[in-house]
Order: sequence, then structure tokens, then C-alpha cells
Amino acid sequence: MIAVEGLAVQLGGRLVLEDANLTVHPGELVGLIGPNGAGKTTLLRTALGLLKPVRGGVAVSGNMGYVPQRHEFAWDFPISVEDVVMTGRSGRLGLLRRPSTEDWQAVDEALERVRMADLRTRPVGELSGGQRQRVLVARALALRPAALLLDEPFTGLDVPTQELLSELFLSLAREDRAVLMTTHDLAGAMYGCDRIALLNRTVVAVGTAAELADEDELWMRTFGISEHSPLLRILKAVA
Ligand SMILES: Nc1ncnc2c1ncn2[C@@H]1O[C@H](COP(=O)(O)OP(=O)(O)OP(=O)(O)O)[C@@H](O)[C@H]1O
Repeated sequence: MIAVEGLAVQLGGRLVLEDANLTVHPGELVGLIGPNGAGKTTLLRTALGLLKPVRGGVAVSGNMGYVPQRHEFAWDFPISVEDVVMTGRSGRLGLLRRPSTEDWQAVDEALERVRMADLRTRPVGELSGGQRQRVLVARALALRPAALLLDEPFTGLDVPTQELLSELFLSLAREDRAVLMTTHDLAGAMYGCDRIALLNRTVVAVGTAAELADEDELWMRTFGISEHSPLLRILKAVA
């Protein structure tokens, strides 16, 4: 479970998150959405222990896997798919220890899970955007996490690839993991997630697509859009 409780985080002398509350249960995929600067990355970085809250906190039961934005990874580094996934075990490995049979088993499992086993010896620089995203997910899965944090996994991907990944994330959740994903693809999140959390300095609302689709005021306030925004119609269509 991922439990965000009364979370307040200050950056550069300014409160960027204030009294944020959100629970992600094992088995569910929750989409964290909000405008630029809403505090999505700040919330994830706090969950990872990289930022210290001024109040409240984020509690995670069990191992946590983190999938960073694709552009944060050095794809031109000459390294194979399986070696990148093995770096997900490095917390366990220590810097110098050789991978054990159990480490390789975990890597094999993770590669199978994202359907990348046949490309395991391929240099990562030769992969497509969708394949790279799968590699990053496998790397996070290599630690066999109970919770998974995904930071904007759909950015720059075509619609069929987004849909395949969305199915993958949902099935990873169904295997009893708590999965929290940030995204700017609002329609995709409404369609593909179990619940949506609207964030703008705090968690403004949490609910299923059906529960949130008709809350025009809420969307207008959170995203600063007008009542004529096509987004409002799109949300109703996908809910
Ligand atoms: N190191 C920093 N120092 C001061 N302010 C920061 C710092 N990092 C982020 N901020 C501010 O914190 C707020 C939240 O930023 P954050 O990156 O969490 O938003 P986000 O929702 O992830 O945005 P985006 O959708 O653009 O990625 C923003 O107003 C941002 O300017």
C-alpha cells in the first residue's frame, strides 16, 4: 500500500504540496494528474525519500519500484537490456558482488513479465520508445516490489504503444501491487486507471472516471480551463 498522509513539502522556501492525502491499495492502478507545476514529481520524489516533508509523509508497505521518465536515463550508454534490468538489483548486489542465480532469476522474471526476453542482449540504444519504457519497468520489477511508482510513462509514445503499456500497468496492479502513475494523458488515465487523483498543490479529488467525469467545476478549477474546453467533453466520452 502507498499512503500519502497530510503531506506538506517546501521547495525554494515555498510550499509546493500542502495537506495532500491519498491511498493506493494493493491491486489498483491510480493515475495522478494535474497541471504543470502541480507537484506530481515532488510527491513521487518524497515517496522515494529524496525530499523531506515539512509535515506528514508517504508510507509504503514493502519494496517500492520506481520508473523514472524515459529522458532521465542515459540510453546512449553501451549496455544491454538484461544488464540495465540487473541494475534494478544493485541495491541488493552491492557495488562489486557478482549477480547470483537468484538475481538472474529475478531479471529473467522481470523481462518475461514485460515481454522483452527475446531482446535481452540488444543494446538499449537500439530500442524504440515503447521498448525502452518496458525495460525501465522491468528494471523496477527486478526488486520484486509491492508498490510501483511510474513517472509519465506515456510521454512521446504513439497510441497503440500507450494502450499496450496501459494494459501492462493494469495487469501489474492486479498481481497485488499498488501502482501510482503520473500522466498528462488525461483521457488515457480516465480510461485505463482504476481511480484518478487530481493534484494541484494538494489532492483536490480522488475517484473513478465515472465519479469524476461530470464534475466540470473541479476540472476547470484544477486545470484552469474554461467551460468550453473540449477536455470536458472528452472526459465524459471516455468515462
Ligand atoms: N528545486 C526546486 N526549487 C524550488 N522550486 C521547485 C523545485 N523543483 C520544483 N519546484 C517547484 O515546485 C512546484 C512543483 O513542481 P513539480 O515538478 O513537482 O510539478 P509537476 O506536477 O511534476 O509538474 P510537471 O507536470 O510540469 O512535470 C513547481 O511550482 C516548481 O516550480
